[in-house]
Parts: sequence; structure tokens; C-alpha cells
Amino acid sequence: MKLQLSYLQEKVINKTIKITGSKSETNRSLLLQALFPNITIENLSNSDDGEVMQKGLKKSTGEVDIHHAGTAMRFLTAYFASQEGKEVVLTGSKRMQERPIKVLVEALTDLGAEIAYVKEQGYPPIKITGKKLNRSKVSLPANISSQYISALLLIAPSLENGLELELVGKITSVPYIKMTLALLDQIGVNTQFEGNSIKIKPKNEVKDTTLVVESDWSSASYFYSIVALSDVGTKIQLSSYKKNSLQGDSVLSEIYKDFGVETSFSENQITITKAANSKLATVTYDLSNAPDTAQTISVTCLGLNIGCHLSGLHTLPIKETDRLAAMKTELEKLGAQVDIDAESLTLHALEQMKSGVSIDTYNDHRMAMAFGPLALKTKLIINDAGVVSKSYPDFWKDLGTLGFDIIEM
Ligand SMILES: O=C(O)C1=C[C@@H](OP(=O)(O)O)[C@@H](O)[C@H](O)C1
Ligand SMILES: C=C(OP(=O)(O)O)C(=O)O
Repeated sequence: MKLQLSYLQEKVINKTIKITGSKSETNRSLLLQALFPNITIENLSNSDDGEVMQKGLKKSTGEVDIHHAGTAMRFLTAYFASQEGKEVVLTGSKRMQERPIKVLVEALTDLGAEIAYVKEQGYPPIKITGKKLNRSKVSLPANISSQYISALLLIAPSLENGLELELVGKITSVPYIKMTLALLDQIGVNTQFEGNSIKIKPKNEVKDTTLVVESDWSSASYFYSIVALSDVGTKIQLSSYKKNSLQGDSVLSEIYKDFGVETSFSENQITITKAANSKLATVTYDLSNAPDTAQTISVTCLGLNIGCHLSGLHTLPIKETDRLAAMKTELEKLGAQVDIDAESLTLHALEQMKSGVSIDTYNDHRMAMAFGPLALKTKLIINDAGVVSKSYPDFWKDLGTLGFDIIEM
């Protein structure tokens, strides 16, 4: 599906949007529910990633295909490895077969798991023969993806002696690890995270618990961008959000102050308002704790004619696409000058953007969604726009509600 986007009305928006649950919290909660069936979950994500996780957890044998879902790939690897009697081949999209899984497979093998690579060493697909994992201490690199750590933590309470992790190297995407620990705390599991060590106590059963998933802050990022790129007075209400979020991407409410966007929290929603026009020439952020916001922020800066230097982006090359390379290519199509290295992106402020440019999305939902808001500033085309369903199937419908003109080509 190819979409042409523009915005023809007055750029003062006043609308309310309901976003479904965080896909990160959803996929963690689903795994915990599979281990402890007396957990109930509210406000599940309606994303493809949430759906493949639910389907995967129902299987005991045969092939489990998780498509593009990184969390499902990593979390289900740990889950099946610890389930005696289950034997599956866990696979995913072509891109998923290029996203490394070795760190997790090695850690699980050290704990007693039986996992074999079906094609290329270190990458999915993998054949998992579920086993009782009989060891409880392992160390693993922490600077590649926090999802390997969360995967181990999620199965930890079901292991006979719990788990002790030693994290080696600089720990990346820390809020996602803390989110996992917070959910374990909510179901009554004893956790301890000090320095580079995490300890989880075993738990045979948990009391009846309802996990209420907060709506997705990464999805909210696109509305922050829309508010920043529209005129002063724009107001968008988003539900259901709370001030004390488990999601690191909630840092957006601070970052977007730089772009004149204010956030107010009421009982279960946020109101984001364009309060002023930013006078900044350039901004600098370390996004190692919020890597999924990098694409949104760089497009906001492009649209506002602000330069940016974004660092802490060392995990971006192994996500749905190599996001650093993809961003450079697509931002430059619009006329920008962009420099990238292994962990950062620098965008030079651009006075006049090109119009009518076709943006490629590289099977990456965030490429499509990050560029969408730019239609407030210039007409553009989004190729393969259906990719948004990975995390936010209603994205284009919701942009239509805000007054975006969307024509399927
Ligand atoms: O644990 C999670 O739910 C996630 C962790 C992050 O990945 P990395 O830890 O690989 O950076 C993030 O980018 C991803 O969208 C979701
Ligand atoms: C990186 C992402 O997802 P995952 O790693 O779970 O595929 C994302 O949603 O931006």
C-alpha cells in the first residue's frame, strides 16, 4: 500500500485519540500469564507483534513464526527452552533471520537449555527442545540488546532456584530491563538489580493479579511530532497514559519541551499542547535509554528546521532495518544533510524541504510512522505504508481523524 500524504486544513488541531497497550508490556505480560495462568491482562496491544506472541505461546510443537517481532523472538526462545516436553522451530521474517540471537542462546545453553541453529550460526531459525533448566547463574553481554536480558528475567521465577545474572559491558536500553523487573514485582516476585547484577527469586505460584497495560509511549511519539510540527494552540489528548510510566519512551514529555510542546497528565490521559514555537537552532540527546524515539525526533527536527545530534544509537543497526542507514537515505531524499557513525546521527538544519518525495520504509513500522507527521510541512508519499501494523495497525486511520489528507495510490 502506497499512501500520498498532505495536510490542507488550518494547522490547529484539537482531537482525542485512544492508543492501545504498549507492545513491550503486552508481550512481557503474556509470557508471565503463560507461566502463571491466574494473571489477567487489561488493555492488550492490538499490534501484529502482540498477536504473534499470543499465537506462539499456544504452540507446543512444530514451527512458530513470529514474523518481524523482536520481543516475541527473544522472549519465546527463553520460554520454550524452559518448557519440558515442548519442541519447536522458532523462526521469523527474512530480516528476523538477520537479527542476532547468539547472546541469548549461549546464556540459555549455559543454564542447561538445548537449542540448535537451523540455518546460520547465531541467527534464527532455531530448534528448541524444552528442558528443565538446572543451573541458576549466568553472565552475558549487556550492550547489544536488552531483550536478551528481559527474556531471561521473565522465565526466572519459574526456574527451580531462580536466576542470578551478571551483566557484562555497558547496559543498554535500561528502562526496558526495569519494566521487566517492575512487572515481576507486580506479580509478587522478589527482584534485586544492583550495579551489574540482577537476582530473581523463584516463585511457584502467584496470587490473582490483573496487569493493566499502559498505552504505548512509542506510538505516542508520532503525536508529539504532529503537535510540534503544527501551529501554536494545537492540542491532542491521548489515552490511557500515566505519569509514573514503566516505559522509557515517556521521556518524550521532557524532550518535546524543547520543541514548544507541553504535556499535562490527568487521571488516565495526557494532553499535549503546542504552547510556543521553538527558537532552538540545534538539539543534542543521548537516546540509549529510548532508542525507538530516534526516528521520530530526527524527523521532527527536520520539519522544524532544527539541527540535531542524536547519540546512544548503537542498537539501531540490528532493529527492523539498519535504522541509521535508512534514516540517512530518506532524510537526504528530502534535501537534508545527515552524518552517521556506529552510534549517532547528526542532522544539519534545512531551510527548504523538497516536496512530493517518496519515502521507503524498509519493512520498518517506525520509518513509516516517523515520516507521516511531516505531511504537515510538505506533501510526501509513504511506500509500503501497511508496515505500521507491527506496532500500531490504526495509525493511518488515526492520522485521518486529525485531518491529514491520505490518498491510496
Ligand atoms: O524489551 C523491549 O520491549 C524492547 C527493547 C528495545 O530493544 P533493545 O533492547 O534491543 O534496544 C526496544 O528497541 C524494542 O522496541 C522493545
Ligand atoms: C525495535 C523494535 O521492535 P523489536 O526489536 O521488538 O522488533 C521497535 O518496535 O522499534
